[in-house]
Amino acid sequence: MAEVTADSGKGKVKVFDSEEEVAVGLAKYTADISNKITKEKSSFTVVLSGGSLIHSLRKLVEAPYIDSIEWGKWHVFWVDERVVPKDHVDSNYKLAYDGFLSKVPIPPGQVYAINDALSAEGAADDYETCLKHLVTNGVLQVSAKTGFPKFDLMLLGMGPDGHVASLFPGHPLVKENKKWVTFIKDSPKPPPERITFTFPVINSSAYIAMVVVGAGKAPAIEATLGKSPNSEVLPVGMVSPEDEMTWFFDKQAASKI
Ligand SMILES: O=C(O)[C@H](O)[C@@H](O)[C@H](O)[C@H](O)COP(=O)(O)O
Repeated sequence: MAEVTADSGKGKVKVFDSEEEVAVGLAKYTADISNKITKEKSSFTVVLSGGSLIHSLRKLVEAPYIDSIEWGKWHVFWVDERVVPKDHVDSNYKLAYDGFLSKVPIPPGQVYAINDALSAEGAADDYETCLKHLVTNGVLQVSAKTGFPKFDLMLLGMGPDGHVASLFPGHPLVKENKKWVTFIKDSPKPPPERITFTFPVINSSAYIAMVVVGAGKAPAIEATLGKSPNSEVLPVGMVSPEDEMTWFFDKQAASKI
């Protein structure tokens, strides 16, 4: 497998020959972090995005990775979710359940889907309250530096416009710095109503993997990690976790850096 790892100043950059190899690299990385954290703690808090990331996680539910992981300690969250019923084709929960969660023995009570009976605003408040309870009962830690929750690992994707979670370029939500979870009713990517973690929460996490494949995403990666980065910082360029950032690219996504 051809994998090149470099340090970009904005984190480790791993470039693979193909998406297939990205998926293998991501499985190895995720299993390694899971094993490191579950040796140290009784809970491992993992945040998923929607989109193509879930497909890229497919190797984690295959041998040898699936058998090496202490799934009973996993607690699973979403960095963003569309405000639709959980069985709707647009639901990030459904996407993750069908492609990943249904294949591994994570206790159902440790999978934190949104309350799909509520409005966008209500679902965001409800999710923030859920996170606060998990801080109180010790499942979720708080960053000593920021006071925001500190998730162990976020597995994120990026849109071709450089958005992450449901934080879109030029949208005021990018600047939200008080709430843990907020909502958007005018998302440029359909469907329009979503809830999303805010940047202070994203950036308080320990580890972030940013998984980006395909030529359509090369311009946003060039603008963020290229030799002369754009003066307009895209949301993806604002991602900066407390411990370690790792970028996973196929050759196409990395073709302009
Ligand atoms: O709910 C969502 O829309 C996602 O969570 C979103 O933030 C996604 O991760 C990016 O848009 C990348 O999606 P793709 O990898 O499918 O382009």
